[in-house]
Amino acid sequence: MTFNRSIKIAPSILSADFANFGAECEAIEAQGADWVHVDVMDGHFVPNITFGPATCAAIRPHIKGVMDVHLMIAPVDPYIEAFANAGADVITAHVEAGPHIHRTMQAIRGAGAKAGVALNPATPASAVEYLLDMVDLVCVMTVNPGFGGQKFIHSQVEKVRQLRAMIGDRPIHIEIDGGVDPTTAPLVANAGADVLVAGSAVFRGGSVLDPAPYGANIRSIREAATSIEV
Ligand SMILES: O=C(CO)[C@@H](O)[C@H](O)COP(=O)(O)O
Ligand SMILES: [Fe+2]
Repeated sequence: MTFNRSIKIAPSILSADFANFGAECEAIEAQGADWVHVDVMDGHFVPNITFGPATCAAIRPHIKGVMDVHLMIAPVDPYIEAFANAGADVITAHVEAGPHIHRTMQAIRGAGAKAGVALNPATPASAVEYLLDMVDLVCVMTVNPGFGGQKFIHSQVEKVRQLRAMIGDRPIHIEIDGGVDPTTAPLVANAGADVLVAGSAVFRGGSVLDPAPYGANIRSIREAATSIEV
């Protein structure tokens, strides 16, 4: 995985057909997805449960590009190696998930994956100030984590702007997660984000049997993010 600051669309399979993950991953990549975003939830750090490393390993052969694993679990450190072994390219852990996020980032890179750090909406940008020499991605949650289909929290746009200024020229992606659609994508792209996660706004209207709407949805988010000055 090389660093490239152009806009990347990362559909979240939280909005896919859970009985058909392999085919769904293939369909979204064929329809123009840049990364595949995989939401892991434990029913403890967030009030919802999804799946673990075994499911990630099972879908890995169905993803040609980047598998972007978002861990909404606490504790996180005991599971990093398992997700790296499952084939995650990027592993993102939450600042709020434990007291030793610096060690967590070291462990992710040590396991051979790119290190991502996520911030809940109430967590300030300054929480990652002393991590910038050891992360590859900062994920700004624009909803409270746990569920797809929630409303974008507009106060987070300013946080994205602050992070972009803090990051400067470092090769660090700013990822936006939650409520991304063609109306919110330009706000965060103009503030400095380059990876846009979208679940409901990508999967809406399509299926593995009729995947064309996935492509149209991805294109409208990308076009909105790249062509509109706000
Ligand atoms: O991590 C999460 C939710 O906790 C996300 O990745 C969601 O899956 C995004 O879904 P939409 O808001 O785009 O529907
Ligand atoms: Fe996510």
